[in-house]
Amino acid sequence: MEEAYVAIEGGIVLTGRSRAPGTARGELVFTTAYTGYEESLTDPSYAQQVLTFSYPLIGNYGVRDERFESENVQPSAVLARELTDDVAEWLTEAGVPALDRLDTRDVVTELREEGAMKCGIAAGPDASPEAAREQLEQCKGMSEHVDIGADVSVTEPVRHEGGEYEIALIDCGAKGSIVSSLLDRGASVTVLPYDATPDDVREVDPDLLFLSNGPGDPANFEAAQELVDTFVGDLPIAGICLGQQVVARALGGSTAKMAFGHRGVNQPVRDLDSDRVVMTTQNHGYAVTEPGELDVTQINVNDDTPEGLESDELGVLTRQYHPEANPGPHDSLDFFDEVLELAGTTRVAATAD
Ligand SMILES: NC(=O)CC[C@H](N)C(=O)O
Repeated sequence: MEEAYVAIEGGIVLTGRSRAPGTARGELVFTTAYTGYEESLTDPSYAQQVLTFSYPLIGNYGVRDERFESENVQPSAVLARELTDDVAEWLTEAGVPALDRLDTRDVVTELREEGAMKCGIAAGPDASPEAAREQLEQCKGMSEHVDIGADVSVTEPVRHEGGEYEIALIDCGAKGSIVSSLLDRGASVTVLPYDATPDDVREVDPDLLFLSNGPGDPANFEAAQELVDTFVGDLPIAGICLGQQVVARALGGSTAKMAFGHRGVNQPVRDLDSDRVVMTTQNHGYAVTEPGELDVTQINVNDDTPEGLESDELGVLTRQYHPEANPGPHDSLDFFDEVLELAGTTRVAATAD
């Protein structure tokens, strides 16, 4: 058996079995999702992170590219109790190191007690604990990846022809399901780079500006914040996850890093108006701490963090969780109906002029 090593801040080095060779580093995180590994592993929000699956068996229904949320495997490395050969082969081909036969309960307990940590990985024939430690030494903190958007965003506009409503989607690392959820409901979507300028948005002449999910610290997405600042009040604005964080920051709010984040497919969220609780998919390590000009309309049942922000007056609607699911429950898909309704208000206003 080829050994593999995970060096964690604080001096711990864990030993496992190499399932895909190589060295890597990143922020060590865990997801409690018990299904949807194909979607999680291709979610660009995981860039620069080492993803630990707390569910013990990963890969038991194969690897199908129609489930992928982007073209690449996005975490810098993968840890699990047991990975099937299918998944190990996929990660080997993708050049993403992977380890199994780890007690992932120890990893999760350590993260829950100590908070987010950096780690270094070495797997395969040349692996050694020293090589893992060297990776750890070179590992940057999440917020130090100041241009992380460049690693995950389109570089040119990409148009998806659909129905009558025009949506400009700022790609900070967008999951494919966000685009398809909008197209399915009768929108045309133009995906713009994470650093798009106000003129790039004007060229699309959208009915709504949509800020996507994405990796890293929302404070590093300054161009996207400027778009919100420029268009708020003139165009309706929607956002998911990093999108919510960017919108809140642009409108006088603030964000902060959480202890170890929310990652899973059964995070309970309460809607404050209806008092209804839904199960949601989540994947975030930062949270909105002050909503600025927006109202908090939904909160996390476990820790009261803001899950939905809205302003009728400004035409803003955001979610911290992932209504598009993939993986996870479909309980919140109606968010996209509300987004389309909001886009429709631009048309009504234009007709009335
Ligand atoms: N899924 C996301 O958009 C994640 C947002 C942000 N990178 C965070 O960790 O909080």
